[in-house]
Amino acid sequence: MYKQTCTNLLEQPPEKVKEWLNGFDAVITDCDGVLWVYSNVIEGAVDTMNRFKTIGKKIFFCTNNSTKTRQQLLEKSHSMGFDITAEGMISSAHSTAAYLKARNFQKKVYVIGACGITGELDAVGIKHSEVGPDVMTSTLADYLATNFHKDTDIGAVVVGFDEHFSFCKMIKAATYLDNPDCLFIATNTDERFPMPGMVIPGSGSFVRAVQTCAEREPFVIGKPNPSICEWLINEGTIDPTRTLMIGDRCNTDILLGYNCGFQTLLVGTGIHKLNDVEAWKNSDDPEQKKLIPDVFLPKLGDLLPFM
Ligand SMILES: C[C@H](OP(=O)(O)O)C(=O)O
Ligand SMILES: [Mg+2]
Repeated sequence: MYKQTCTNLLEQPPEKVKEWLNGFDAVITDCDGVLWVYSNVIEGAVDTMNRFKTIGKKIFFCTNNSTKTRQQLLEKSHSMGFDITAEGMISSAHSTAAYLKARNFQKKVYVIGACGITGELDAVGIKHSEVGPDVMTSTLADYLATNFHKDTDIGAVVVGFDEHFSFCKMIKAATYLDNPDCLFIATNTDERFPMPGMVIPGSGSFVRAVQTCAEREPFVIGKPNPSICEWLINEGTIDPTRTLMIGDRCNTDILLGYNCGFQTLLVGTGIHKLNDVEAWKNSDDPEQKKLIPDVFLPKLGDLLPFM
């Protein structure tokens, strides 16, 4: 049976919240929209995550953000005061490089993305195209004649967040993907970034654009694909039934929790809100029921008084 309820923890008596806090031994938290929004840490997030660690819970950060390497994400986290180790940091760029390494990928990657992806590919010795602007400066015919020399060593196209996304990059990606042997990998498909007051397109906007003209589906590395953190279960590091997944986006974070059998907490500091949950509760679509979190809080720091 699919979930039909979502409990707002702030409406529960303190003893119920404390009982809930004792119901898990590991916490996997999303980053953008839960811990921070861009470079702005969210109030109470540092103290809450560090308190989880102090009271003996295993903590992991799991971000779909592919713009940074795992080391850069660690530096960002430490600069904000989070007590997180390299082993606890899971990212879509690092997981993408690990996926290709595990397949013994020997060719070159055409990258639509940022230095997070190319940095992680460098770390495992996988060749790649350079990132940055690639724009049409004259006619299409001129561009194709002077700027697109098909690289026969390309064996994969990886698409992540790319602030320099362009028509030219779509041409190159789709042309490489016209070869069915060329891998099509997406770091993640988040539709937009959590940014109050404006819409910042996320990786998903670029992946769907390439997918459309390539007429192919990508393999998605990031949440909600369970493989980004299933290794924690397979290694016996976490018990899924006693693991809490915290997120701000239900079609990635909460759905990952559903896919892995985790408990789930939605916080209201990012993409999805309680009114979205109400709509899914009223829907007849079983797929939307998977997006309903177990519990909700306006922000992660609301847990502090109970810890
Ligand atoms: C927003 C998302 O990051 P996350 O919320 O997974 O940390 C992304 O960078 O597309
Ligand atoms: Mg998020």
